[in-house]
Amino acid sequence: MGRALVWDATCVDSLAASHLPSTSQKAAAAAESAQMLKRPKMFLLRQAVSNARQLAPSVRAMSSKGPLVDLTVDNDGVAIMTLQRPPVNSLNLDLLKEISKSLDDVAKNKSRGMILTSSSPTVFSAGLDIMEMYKPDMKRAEEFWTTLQDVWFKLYGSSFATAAAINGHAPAGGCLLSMSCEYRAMVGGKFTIGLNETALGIVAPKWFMDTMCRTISMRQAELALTTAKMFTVDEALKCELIDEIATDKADAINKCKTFLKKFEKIPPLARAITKLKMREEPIKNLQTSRQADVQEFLSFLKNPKVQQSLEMYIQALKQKAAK
Ligand SMILES: CCCCC/C=C\C/C=C\CC/C=C/CC(=O)SCCNC(=O)CCNC(=O)[C@H](O)C(C)(C)COP(=O)(O)OP(=O)(O)OC[C@H]1O[C@@H](n2cnc3c(N)ncnc32)[C@H](O)[C@@H]1OP(=O)(O)O
Repeated sequence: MGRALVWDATCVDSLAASHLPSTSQKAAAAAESAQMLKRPKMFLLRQAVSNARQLAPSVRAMSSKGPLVDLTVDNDGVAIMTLQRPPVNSLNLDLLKEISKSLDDVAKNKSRGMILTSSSPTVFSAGLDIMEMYKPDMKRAEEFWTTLQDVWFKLYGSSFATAAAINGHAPAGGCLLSMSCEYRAMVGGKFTIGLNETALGIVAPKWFMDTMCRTISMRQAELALTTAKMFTVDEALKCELIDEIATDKADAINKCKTFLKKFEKIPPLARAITKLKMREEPIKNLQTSRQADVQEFLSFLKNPKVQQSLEMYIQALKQKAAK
């Protein structure tokens, strides 16, 4: 209906003087070099489109409210992802699947950035749901771990900007989620944050450790990981596990928004590529060892000593909750 089918075509004169040396070495070399020359133009075009999208009216319909994750976009075009699996947002397979899907939605909708938070007034996330690891069905455990890996790839390696408004405790997997974001504002008070796996008789996977080593100093990370250190909010600020202390959840979200605003004048593609290059190494490491990591997790679950540790930990949690 009068629409151009081809909008940008280049006919290369492969016998032109400038192309003769390469064409005589390799068939179609002229076309290849013309294509290379076109790339910067396409890059700039894509960037212009992306910039235009970023400035488009900010209230967009996004994925419907899921029961375990609430995803909304505010008037500034910032996506707010709220974990809402009471009582403690422990990360079971269903919650991980919803987080994974929501991260896809944020990526598709080209939001200005995303803030991760929790609907609980006292817990950001209690980390992995221990019941997924205690006497598990192995098929489900495999899906569980693969989905957790997916969530980390999508969050740690997101091209959109991310921040965590940590409005409560963030042990283990909860700490991992927040460290996978680019910025952390945590509500002050009696909350704690850290990778406490060794206290449960388990070992944080290498990619959890890598994420921590790229957030706080290697020295602090080694001490924290081996001693199962749960940082108070003040301690977390001191060693830069968090970036700011907030007075309440609204303040934490505002602080995250202020951080995201810093990118308003930065071309999104340059920002995204820089972030991904900075994070490339741990991402590549897990990509190459992904299957081995799943197998390690599964064999770890089959270890009777690990199951015994988990059982004791669950008992202790239940006793504490009953008091
Ligand atoms: C040896 C060989 C090694 C080879 C290594 C190879 C591979 C590595 C493989 C695996 C690594 C696995 C990594 C795991 C990372 C994790 O995330 S493990 C989870 C760690 N999480 C925790 O330790 C947090 C435990 N919870 C708490 O500390 C507190 O609940 C809280 C978060 C501080 C909140 O306290 P609050 O007082 O508000 O709540 P309650 O404690 O009363 O809890 C309410 C309710 O919720 C249950 N619950 C709490 N946490 C979890 C959880 N993580 N999973 C499941 N259920 C949880 C709690 O039991 C209560 O239940 P109820 O009694 O039924 O009400």
